[in-house]
Amino acid sequence: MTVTEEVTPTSHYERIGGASSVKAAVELFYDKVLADPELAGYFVHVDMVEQRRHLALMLTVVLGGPNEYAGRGLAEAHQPLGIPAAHYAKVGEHLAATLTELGVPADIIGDVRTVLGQVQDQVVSADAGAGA
Ligand code: HEM
Repeated sequence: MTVTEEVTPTSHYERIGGASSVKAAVELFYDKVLADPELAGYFVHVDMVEQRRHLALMLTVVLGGPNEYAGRGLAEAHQPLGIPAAHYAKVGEHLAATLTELGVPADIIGDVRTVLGQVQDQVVSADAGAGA
């Protein structure tokens, strides 16, 4: 083992099994988000491939995996959608429930919640009101 390997913490993304585990989580997360009548509407005009891509990118980013996404920034992509804080929180709960169901360790889920808190201001619309 090299010094680098000793001091470089394994990312959550690697700990849960990398891309194949993220793919499995995406399937479950996708079902939950689209089955939620308050959230499904955001994705009506987004095609299936793009929806899954969105969820995979979102999961990878919050799990500290490689950020291979080279598109628009989070704020640019989400501010026009007018997402209120309440809807953001619901997506976060679906994500936490997905990871719990898949047996992801609690410390990882705790860190996912922390990241969700950190990027909230970029995704939630400043003018979406208190969020109903
Ligand atoms: C941490 C939270 C989130 C992350 C990291 C994230 C990430 C992303 C990324 C990378 C894209 C692609 C942007 C592009 O292709 O230009 C995207 C698009 C999108 N996101 Fe999110 N997202 C998050 C939360 C949400 C929430 C809470 C909703 C809805 C309630 C949402 C709905 C959408 C929709 C509808 C699009 C497509 C927008 C379009 O094509 O114009 N996202 N998101």
